[in-house]
Parts: sequence; C-alpha cells; structure tokens
Amino acid sequence: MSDFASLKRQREAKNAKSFTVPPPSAVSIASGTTETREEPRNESSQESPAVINSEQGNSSPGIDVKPTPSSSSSLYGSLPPSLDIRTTTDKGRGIYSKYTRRPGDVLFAVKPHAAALSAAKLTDYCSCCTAARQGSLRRCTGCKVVYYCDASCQSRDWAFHKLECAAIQRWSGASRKTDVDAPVIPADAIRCLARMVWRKQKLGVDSTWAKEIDALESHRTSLSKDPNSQVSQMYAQLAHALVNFLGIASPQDMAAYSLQSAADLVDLISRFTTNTFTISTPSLEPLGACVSPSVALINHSCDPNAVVVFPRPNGEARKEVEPLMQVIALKHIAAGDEILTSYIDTTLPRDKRQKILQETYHFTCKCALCAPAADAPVDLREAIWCPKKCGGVCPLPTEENSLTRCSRCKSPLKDTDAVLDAVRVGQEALDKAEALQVSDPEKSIQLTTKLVPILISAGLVPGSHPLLALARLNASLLITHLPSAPDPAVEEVHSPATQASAPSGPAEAQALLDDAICAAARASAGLGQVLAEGHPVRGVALAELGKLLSVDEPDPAHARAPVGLPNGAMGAAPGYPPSGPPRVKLAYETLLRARAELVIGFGGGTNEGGTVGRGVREMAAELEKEMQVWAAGVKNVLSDQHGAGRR
Ligand SMILES: C[S@@+](CC[C@H](N)C(=O)[O-])C[C@H]1O[C@@H](n2cnc3c(N)ncnc32)[C@H](O)[C@@H]1O
Repeated sequence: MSDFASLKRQREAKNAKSFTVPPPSAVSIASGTTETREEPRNESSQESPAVINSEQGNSSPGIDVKPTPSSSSSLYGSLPPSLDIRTTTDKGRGIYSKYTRRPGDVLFAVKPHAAALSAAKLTDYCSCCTAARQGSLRRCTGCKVVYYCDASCQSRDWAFHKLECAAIQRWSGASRKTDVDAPVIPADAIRCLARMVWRKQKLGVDSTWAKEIDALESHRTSLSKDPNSQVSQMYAQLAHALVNFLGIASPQDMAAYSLQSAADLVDLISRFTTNTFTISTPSLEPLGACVSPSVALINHSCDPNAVVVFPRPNGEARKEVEPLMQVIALKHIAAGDEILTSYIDTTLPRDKRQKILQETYHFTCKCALCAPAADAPVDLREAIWCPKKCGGVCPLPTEENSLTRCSRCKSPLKDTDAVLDAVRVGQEALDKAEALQVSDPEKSIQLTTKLVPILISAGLVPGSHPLLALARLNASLLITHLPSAPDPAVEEVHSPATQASAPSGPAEAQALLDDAICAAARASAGLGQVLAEGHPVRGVALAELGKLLSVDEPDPAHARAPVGLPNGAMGAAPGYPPSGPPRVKLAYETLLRARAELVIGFGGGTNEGGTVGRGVREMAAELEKEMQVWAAGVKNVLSDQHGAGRR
C-alpha cells in the first residue's frame, strides 16, 4: 500500500507548454545542492543518435502520394528504413509506414535536436538528460540556475551550455534590480531557440543538422499582417527576447547567426512554433520544449494512430540518449498508412480544436472527427444522454443548431435552453478555475466541485466538454491537495493558510480520499469515452485511480461495523468507492487495466509501458500478495469457526 506523497508529487506544478514569453520571471534556487567546482572543457558533440527498433513486416502498397525529392534523402538519417517520407498537396511532407504495425510498437525513437527545460523545472530536473532529481543535483557555478545529475551530464551539455551560461548571466544581470535578487531567466522557448541558433553556428549552415532545421515548415507568409493581432504580438515578444538573450546588437551580429534579415528571424520563430514538442515526464507532466525535425515530419489528426512520448524505458542505463522521444503506434497501422499524431488536446470539442490548429499550425483539419461521415456515431466530446434514457445519446445542442434528437430512439431533446445555459456556465467556471488553479486552488476546487454535478444533471455524458475538462481539473486539484499521511513521531502544527483545509481526523481524511477517488474515476470514465484505448493520457489516469484506491484507508468503512458484528461482516460500504478487501481488489483490477493501456501508449516490449507501466506492475504485484494474505486469513478464520462448531 502507498501513501499520498508520490501521487501528490506527480500532480504538482502542472504547467502548460510555455511558448509565449512572459516577462522574465524569478526562479528560486534550491538549497542543499552540490555545486560543481570544476567546469568541464570538452565540447562533446550531441548529434542526434538514431535509436531504431527492429522492423518486420510486408511490403508497402502504392498510394496517391509522392516520395520526397532526392535532395532531402540525405536528411532525416534518424528515420528507420521501415518509414517513408512522402509529400501530398494538402499536407506537405508526412511519414508513412512501410509495414503493418500493432498498438504499442515503437515506430522510432530519437534524441531531440535541441531542448530546454521550463524555468520552473530547472532546479528539479537535469538540464541534459531531463531526469528528475534523485538526491542532489549539481549546479553550474557560472549561471547558478542550471542543474545536472552528474559530471557526465554536465560534460555532454557543455558545448552549448557554455554559450547559454554567459547569455543567462547577461540576461539575469540586466533584469536583476539588486545583487541579492534571485537570478532571472528567459522562458524555455527562448532558450531552446537560442540553442538551435548556436548549434547551427557551430556546425555550419551546410551541416545536415542545419539543413534539417531549415527544412522545417514555416508559416511566415501566412501570418497576420496586423501588428496588434495576438500572433503578431507573440512573435514580436519572442523575437525581442531572443535577440536580447543572444546579445545581438547590430545587423552584423544577426548575420553571425545566419539571420540575414527580420524575415529570417520570423521564419526561425515560425519553424519553432509549428514544429516544437513539449518534453514531458513519463507521467506526462510538461517539462519544457524541444525540437526534432524527423518527428516534426509527422502530420496531425484529432484521431491519431500514434503518439509521441518520453517513456524513459531504460532508466539510468541509457542516460546519454535521454531525453528520448519515442513515436508509438496507438492503433493498428497497415502498410502504406500515414503515421498521424495529435498536436493538441483531442478531448476538446471540434470548434476549439479547429481554432487552435488554425491559429498555431495554419491548417483546417479534415480528419474523421472534424469532417465526420453522415453515418458517423455521435462524437461523445459533444453529447448528451437521451432524454428518454434509452441509453443512446444526442449531439449537444448549439446556439446555431438547437434541434437535436437521440441517435438511437430519435426522441427530440426538449429543454435545449437549460442545456445551453449549463454548458455556458460550465465553460465560464472552467476558464475561471483554470486561471485560479495555482494562485487560489481552494477556489478552483470549489468551482469545479460545484459545476461537475450541475453538468451531470444537465445530462452531459462523461466525455463531453466542458464536463470532462472540469472533472479532470477537479481530480487533479483534489489529488494534489490531499493531506499527507501523518508521521506519528511528529506533532503537526498547521499554518493559518492550511488550517482551514486540514482534515480534523481520520474520518475527514477518509472522506477527502474518497472524494479524490470519485473525481479520478469520473475523469477516467470521460477519457475512456473520447480517447482511443491505450492512449497515454488514459493509461496515466487509470494508473492514478488505481494508486488512489490502493492508498491505506485512514478510516475504513468495513472497520466501522456496528457493535456485535465482527469487522468486515458488513462487507463493502454501499456505493463507490468500496472499503477494505473489495477496495484492494478494485485497486488491483484498475492497476491491471492501467498496465494494459500503458504498454500501448508508452510502448510494449522492453519499454514495458515506460516508468509508469513498470511502477504499476510492481504495485499490482504487491496488492496481489496482500489479497493472498487476506484470503489466507479468511480461510483460517473459517476453518477455526468450523472446528469450534464441531467441538
Ligand atoms: C509539424 S509540421 C508537419 C510536417 C509538414 N507537413 C512538413 O511538410 O514539414 C506541421 C504542419 O504540417 C501541416 N499539417 C499537419 N497536419 C496537417 C493536416 N492534417 N492537414 C493539413 N496540413 C497539415 C500544417 O501546415 C502544419 O503547420
């Protein structure tokens, strides 16, 4: 059995991908870290090693796409021979599988060309391999903001950190008002862009590396010409910050970085925003930004057949290839199929997806979810239960189209205004709760806790927006704010800030835990309706639910049996979640389901579902032992009673 600590750690500090450049923000320096005394001088190259899995299968059929021109054939050496690059008129280049692949197959794995941790993660993760802090990390004595696992990671990163270190010191010095202020550092987007620029300068414009970066798709010519548009302002901010960070003061300085004009700078930023990826932990917590030209060749679908993850399959043993991006098959892929991943959160409804894809990636998605066939089933992202409760669903009404009927029994939805109101209020609450989740989590919990039942009683299905988004945020906040298991040796004294929310005793701690379990189960059910089986987000949500169910109960219902009856004689408390042995059994079954999904989303074989998949397997094995002990105990009690009855 486990405590809340690891669950809370996983849930803490969930940051969104940080493309935009907020004003330089202060970063706190963790105390107790080992400072590096000697800075390494060897300039180790960090060329992307291709980590290619073995391939099997049959040959590819011809399809209506052209292979890419031979000029690019020397590029993308990290793509395994099992994959093809082909070009279509509507999407440009894309990656196609030559062979049949199964869910969980690793299609390819590659180390990104450039990567940078977000400012909030710098003190807890290694800036080279992006592993989480295990004990103390070594801090760079120069900039005092970048940390490494050990000398080997520092040495591998030195060729580019050397330049970054000076730039951070310059930036920090310019932004700091006094010497004692914490160092100020630019956002991960700026540091990742700077690493791309330095590397191009070091390797030369004719290097394969530079050519791959230059071949990334740019949307410069489609950008809004309105200088006041959000996109123009975001580009201006990024360009301004990058120029400052690189210390560019003149056109000659720009030219030294192969940036001949402002258009080149806009191209660079457009390539970055169109092709960048979020580095994440094996449990999908965002860590920073990275660029990989070969993975960036993959086009988008809101119903993808593959995912990009960072499962850390081999722990410490393969540190030098981390952060290792892996493209994993989520569905069955036939020979000749295009590999498609999603660039966005596909739990969102169509309008929201289309807006993000248009604004950031400049295309209109025509996937089966965005342009469904006439006989396609109702999309559960935008659905409501049948008013006659026949088990069917109706498409959610909209302001433009309020006429909707059940797809099964054809009953019309009558009170569409009430549903429209509930959805509008739910969306407003979601926006507010998201904005408050860090600054005022209590308020955010209150909002989400209040709105989820309102949307459920309005009839929204668990996967529908904004119910699912509210349920996920609610679960995430409740888990993060679960009380830590008390240390019996320490008398807890709560600060005034935590006093109000601290549980007054085991019964309240049990209620908080059960609330978190209900919230996690609701979120997991919603994800199960709208994401494909094996999607990493589904697997991680199920793993979280399984772990919550396996936490020791502070005040188990089965132990609260009425006087005169032995413990457990009442069985599980009515409702969900159960208590005692049925809870352990449910935890075990949930962890097994999680593992089955994780070995798809984070890769099977030697990946074993990544770090989370391996953790879940170990946890399930512990629960299995626990259930055997319970079963043996019950058997002993029964045989004792049997013996006593005979005597
Ligand atoms: C990361 S790149 C993908 C590779 C790109 N096709 C290329 O040739 O380099 C993203 C860009 O590809 C195009 N794209 C990706 N998915 C698409 C889709 N489903 N439909 C149309 N264009 C798409 C868009 O121009 C988008 O900005």
